[in-house]
Amino acid sequence: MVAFVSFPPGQAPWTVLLPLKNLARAKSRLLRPDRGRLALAMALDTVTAVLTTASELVAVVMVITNEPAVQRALTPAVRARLVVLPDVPDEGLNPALAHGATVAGERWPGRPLAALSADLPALRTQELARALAEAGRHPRAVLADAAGTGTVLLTATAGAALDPSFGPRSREAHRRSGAVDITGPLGATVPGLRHDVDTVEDLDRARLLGVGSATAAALDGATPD
Ligand SMILES: Nc1nc2c(ncn2[C@@H]2O[C@H](COP(=O)(O)OP(=O)(O)OP(=O)(O)O)[C@@H](O)[C@H]2O)c(=O)[nH]1
Ligand SMILES: C=C(OP(=O)(O)O)C(=O)O
Repeated sequence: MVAFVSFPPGQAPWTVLLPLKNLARAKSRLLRPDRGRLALAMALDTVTAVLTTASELVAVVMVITNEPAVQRALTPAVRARLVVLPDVPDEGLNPALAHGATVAGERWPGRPLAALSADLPALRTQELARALAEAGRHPRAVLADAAGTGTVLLTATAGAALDPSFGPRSREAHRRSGAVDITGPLGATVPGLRHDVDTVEDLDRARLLGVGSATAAALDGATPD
């Protein structure tokens, strides 16, 4: 079920695309035995932060995944407020996002699109709001991860194609394909948004920033390393 909200004319609330890999394959660089459980917990915290973002900014949240545990992990209240789209291509992150962008464009034409990593356990609602406000000023925009080479947020407005090129050095790839780099103006003000978690070191840094309740619970329940 999708929650439809009406917005004043002239406002352009976002469709947020959140890709999530199958948990058995997810977070291969996170060298912990519980990495699948953590990947799901981090995705739940990312979803919670996105759903808490003011409804004048985010209209639709679409999780693109083939992972069956996602449906089970979402409470009915949360499930009612987002769309889970099967990752039909099942060919990797960029095809999953391109598929999500196509479906979102058909279902909700004219809405700006934001592709966000689902491994942002320290994401704060206000950070996403700030980033979307800045991104909305450009046809396409990219926000770099904390390392400075990757991408945590890629956006497309005004009918522009999302054209995702995630992967190694994706910040540069997105800039080369015309996305405006909004990392400069925002940079230091959105640390949780920029801290995607791939490794145990990333996880430690996210914990210092403060992770959401699902990730905190998963870590609390974990056997010490
Ligand atoms: N739907 C979907 N999402 C993906 C796919 N590959 C990666 N993602 C998601 O894209 C986001 C960024 O992915 P990566 O940082 O590369 O994470 P990962 O693939 O889980 O981790 P590694 O195995 O370490 O590369 C995360 O939210 C992933 O769950 C895919 O093939 N399909
Ligand atoms: C997929 C990306 O990141 P990661 O380093 O998290 O795999 C990316 O930054 O494009």
